Amino acid sequence: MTRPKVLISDKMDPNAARIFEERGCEVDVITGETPEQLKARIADYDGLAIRSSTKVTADILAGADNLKVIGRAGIGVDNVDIPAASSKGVVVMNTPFGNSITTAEHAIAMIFALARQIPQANERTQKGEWPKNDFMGIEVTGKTLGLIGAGNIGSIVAARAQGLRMKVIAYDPFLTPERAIEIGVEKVDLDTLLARADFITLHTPLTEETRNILSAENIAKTKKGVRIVNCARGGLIDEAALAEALDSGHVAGAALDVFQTEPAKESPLFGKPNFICTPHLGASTTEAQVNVALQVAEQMADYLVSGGVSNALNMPSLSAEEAPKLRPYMKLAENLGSLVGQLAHGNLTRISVEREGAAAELSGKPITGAVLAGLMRQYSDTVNMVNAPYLAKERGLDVREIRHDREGAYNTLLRVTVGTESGERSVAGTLFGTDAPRLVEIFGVRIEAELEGHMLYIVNEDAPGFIGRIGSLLGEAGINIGTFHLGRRQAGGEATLLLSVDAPIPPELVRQACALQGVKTVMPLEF
Ligand SMILES: NC(=O)c1ccc[n+]([C@@H]2O[C@H](COP(=O)([O-])OP(=O)(O)OC[C@H]3O[C@@H](n4cnc5c(N)ncnc54)[C@H](O)[C@@H]3O)[C@@H](O)[C@H]2O)c1
Ligand SMILES: O=C(O)[C@H](O)COP(=O)(O)O
Repeated sequence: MTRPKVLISDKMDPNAARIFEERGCEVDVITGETPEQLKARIADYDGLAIRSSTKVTADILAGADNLKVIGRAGIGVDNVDIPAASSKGVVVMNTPFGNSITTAEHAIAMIFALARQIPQANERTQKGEWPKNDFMGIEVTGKTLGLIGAGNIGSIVAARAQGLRMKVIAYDPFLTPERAIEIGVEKVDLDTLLARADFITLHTPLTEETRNILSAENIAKTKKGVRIVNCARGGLIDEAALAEALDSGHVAGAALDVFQTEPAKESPLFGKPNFICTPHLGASTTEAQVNVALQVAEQMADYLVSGGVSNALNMPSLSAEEAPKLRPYMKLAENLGSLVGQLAHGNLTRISVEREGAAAELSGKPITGAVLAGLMRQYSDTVNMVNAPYLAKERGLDVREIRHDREGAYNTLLRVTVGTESGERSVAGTLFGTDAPRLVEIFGVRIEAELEGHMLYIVNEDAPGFIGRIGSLLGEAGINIGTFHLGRRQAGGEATLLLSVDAPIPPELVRQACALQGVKTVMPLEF
């Protein structure tokens, strides 16, 4: 078996490369390349491990023909074009907790640095000035800290600030009242936070809602003498407006770890006496870097080697224990999707995937993803279970997942039903033993077959002599029949025939089969 190849394209703790190798991956560490160099190289790799420096754009992904997973050793994935990765079928995963404590500590360090002007005092002291009378600080005890965003990092900042005897208030529309009580913060609206906070610290991702959340207008609503910290994302603060507010003295101090444009080589904030900054160092501690490197390598290797999915942003999680149980179902699901896609005439408007028996105990999303991948493989060579749900959505397909508790005739069953212009059509399949996928029903007719290779589906009038005629036709064309499956609803009605054959059926032979007496449908199938 060829070993999956992984590229580490940002500076990362060496534990990442070690774990990849131990888990059976080949690994190259090539950092500091231009986008053009990465684009030229990326086609060779199954996995790409990054931090925030590598920008994974749609242009780079266009050439990433073997790429299966992008792993972010850290939290923010705004440097990855996730929609482009999804439509390419690439899983994007991050390590959502590995650097949270470290980043929260950086925010607290910034609060103290602002309160006591440590960087400025340090610089002038080392110049030999001994400026003892120029740096009157403030205590943080008893001050109000306003958190904008009270997720993982925000809540750790809250806990540390409470230890410093600060009063913590939080604006976060997704913070439940119960969680606010649990982390000991007062949930407030944004205007209240702006009006009351002595220190404001930002801990949200950059989204359309949070971009410029500290705009000129909102900065004007803050308490005079407020101090502002941003260790989350550049773009949350209007930097020009902040510079003006620092000049006017409305904002007493600001500390930024992140900038609208990074690397920040120039900024309206640079050089202001009440402004301090660090070059995106929030996650830069030995501990955090070991954590995220180990975690990203474990997660990516899990996916590449055993199909386990954790912390993915564009597909549901799947444990490494569940992945082997799901594998035979994925094959069955993909085959059923492919069968129904090949057989259904007209535009599909909806599809449902039902799970019954043992299948009902498994995660539905990967199974549905595999059905959709099988269904859409006719339209796209690059479709897989990751991008299939996105492609289905783009096509306006209504997708439903149904889980039945009932006991059926089979220990385990998947049923796929599509809605077409001519009504609903359904196919079903099971597993023989624990891992052999079998079709058991096709459009209401019971028929047992393995879906594999070249096949021929025929519906004909159930009358004597037909099997001989189709056998002769294939024999005369030199096409050997592998397996032969028959089903019917009732004697003398319609019969369904499913043959596996050793060679593709040419269009001419399909025409000849259609012309045979009693034939209603002939469809060559490929699996
Ligand atoms: N400086 C660094 O090196 C560094 C390191 C780690 C993380 N980060 C960044 O810190 C940020 C926070 O990380 P996290 O792990 O706490 O994320 P998280 O997802 O756990 O928390 C984000 C919080 O923001 C809240 N939120 C979302 N939209 C909001 C809005 N419009 N207004 C107010 N709150 C809103 C969410 O409800 C959530 O509680 C991320 O952007 C991450 O990339 C930076
Ligand atoms: O989102 C994150 O995890 C931080 O921004 C850390 O980024 P870095 O890995 O480039 O230090």
